[in-house]
Amino acid sequence: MQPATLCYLLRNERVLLIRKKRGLGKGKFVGPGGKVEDGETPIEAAVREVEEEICVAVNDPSKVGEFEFVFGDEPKMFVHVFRAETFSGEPRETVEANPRWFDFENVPYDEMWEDDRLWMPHLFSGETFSGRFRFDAEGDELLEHELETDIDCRT
Ligand SMILES: Nc1nc2c([nH]c(=O)n2[C@H]2C[C@H](O)[C@@H](COP(=O)(O)OP(=O)(O)OP(=O)(O)O)O2)c(=O)[nH]1
Repeated sequence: MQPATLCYLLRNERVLLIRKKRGLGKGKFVGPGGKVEDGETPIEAAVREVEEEICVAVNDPSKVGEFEFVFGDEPKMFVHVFRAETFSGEPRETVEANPRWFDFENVPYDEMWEDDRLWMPHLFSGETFSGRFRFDAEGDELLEHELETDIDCRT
């Protein structure tokens, strides 16, 4: 399965999301992230993607979750999820992403992947989690899900 990352920047009860301008999930609000490249660890990939997508340098992201996404019968992505409270630089728009802060209570779930509303509250409350999400073949509709919290996230 393709390894990938998501990295959520959190500050003052707000989360930084990007409007994704290209790639899988184009047009949706997601966390900064992307595929893990050959020779990279997931944490290195998470830091690189935040820098590339919104020009922010993240210090010490901590891993908080893991997701398996299946589209139809095809395992699609294995995603390592990180959170970061310390980072430097103002988020900037790039060719890949348009960044925006949201209060935890005002996250635009209607413009996000369907699974996000199931697990983001656990991210906000500081829990760890692991999920398996099966979408239809096009990735439009969530058909099945399993979600566990309080998992061991040591890498
Ligand atoms: N929040 C959220 N993110 C998801 C879901 N499914 C899914 O693949 N993602 C994320 C994981 C990855 O960060 C990204 C998919 O990677 P991608 O192939 O689009 O990455 P990218 O456009 O940055 O491409 P690249 O630069 O790595 O080549 O989407 C989901 O259901 N919810």
